[in-house]
Amino acid sequence: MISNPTLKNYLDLDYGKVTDYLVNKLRDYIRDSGKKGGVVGVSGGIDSAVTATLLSRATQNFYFLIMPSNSTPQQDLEDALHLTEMLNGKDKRTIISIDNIVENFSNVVNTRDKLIVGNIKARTRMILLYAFAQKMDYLVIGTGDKSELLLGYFTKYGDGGVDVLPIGDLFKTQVRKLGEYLKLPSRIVSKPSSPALWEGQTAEGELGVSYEVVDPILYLLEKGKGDLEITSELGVNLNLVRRIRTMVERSRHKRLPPEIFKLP
Ligand SMILES: Nc1ncnc2c1ncn2[C@@H]1O[C@H](COP(=O)(O)OP(=O)(O)OC[C@H]2O[C@@H]([n+]3cccc(C(=O)O)c3)[C@H](O)[C@@H]2O)[C@@H](O)[C@H]1O
Ligand SMILES: Nc1ncnc2c1ncn2[C@@H]1O[C@H](COP(=O)(O)OP(=O)(O)OP(=O)(O)O)[C@@H](O)[C@H]1O
Ligand SMILES: [Mg+2]
Repeated sequence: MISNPTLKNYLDLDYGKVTDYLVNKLRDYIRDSGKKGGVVGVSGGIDSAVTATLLSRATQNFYFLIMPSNSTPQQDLEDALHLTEMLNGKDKRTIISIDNIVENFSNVVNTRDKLIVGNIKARTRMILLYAFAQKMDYLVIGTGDKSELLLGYFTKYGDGGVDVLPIGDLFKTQVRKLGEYLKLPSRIVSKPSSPALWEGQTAEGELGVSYEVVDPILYLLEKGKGDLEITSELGVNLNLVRRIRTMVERSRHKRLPPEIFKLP
């Protein structure tokens, strides 16, 4: 938890204003792109629930893909179905089991490695989103939040392969608050984040730290503060701050287009 009261302010956004801003910005972005609407993958998790809600407010031309795999909890599938119905998207959604496609890829690669297969799942979803988007003349609307983007906690060209990131400047803890403000089902708002790329995976388990702790560290790192300063301001372990800084630095390549080797 954030012990320093001066830091609490960064979380205390006016979520009404944030909603209006993001909805208008998304509407403008789609219009300026010359595309007709947007498609988003809905997992049953908070990021896609918030993004889908914003999209449905920005335009009537929205489409949802629900793409369960063998590691998708049944509850997530039910939550995704419920959410898309809540957003009047019953006729604007397709449910695709990705297991056959993933199985084919994995067989060709001859691997059962859970990380490799997990990343194949994320990239399979990206391919399907782009195919549907192109068929409909829509954009692919990304769901990445600021915490995941800074930590590199996403699959490069998988869930990271999108056209625009409407909630990409909101930390995970803020996305949850926005979800609460938007009155999303409490089961989605309170659900622990998980990529669900393999059974039992949770984001905080894999990262080894909670978003309640990581977000303020990321916030101060972005403000240019040093490791010792962050440690004393937040009362957290120095090694943790160093580890988070390293994660941010090492994942820089995921946030940038591939480097082009300019000829001298
Ligand atoms: N310096 C560098 N310059 C350019 N490219 C570099 C590079 N270092 C690695 N790479 C490339 O990046 C690849 C590694 O990145 P990547 O393929 O993404 O794989 P990686 O980062 O190893 O795995 C993805 C991570 O994101 C998590 N994830 C995935 C999907 C969704 C979510 C979620 O929150 O829902 C989370 C997943 O659980 C896992 O921990 C390397 O194999 C290499 O090709
Ligand atoms: N079963 C699925 N069906 C459709 N899209 C999915 C599915 N699983 C993942 N995705 C897409 O990949 C994105 C990244 O997954 P991620 O787990 O980070 O987001 P989330 O589930 O929306 O929220 P959280 O990070 O809190 O779990 C999702 O937001 C969604 O767009
Ligand atoms: Mg998830």
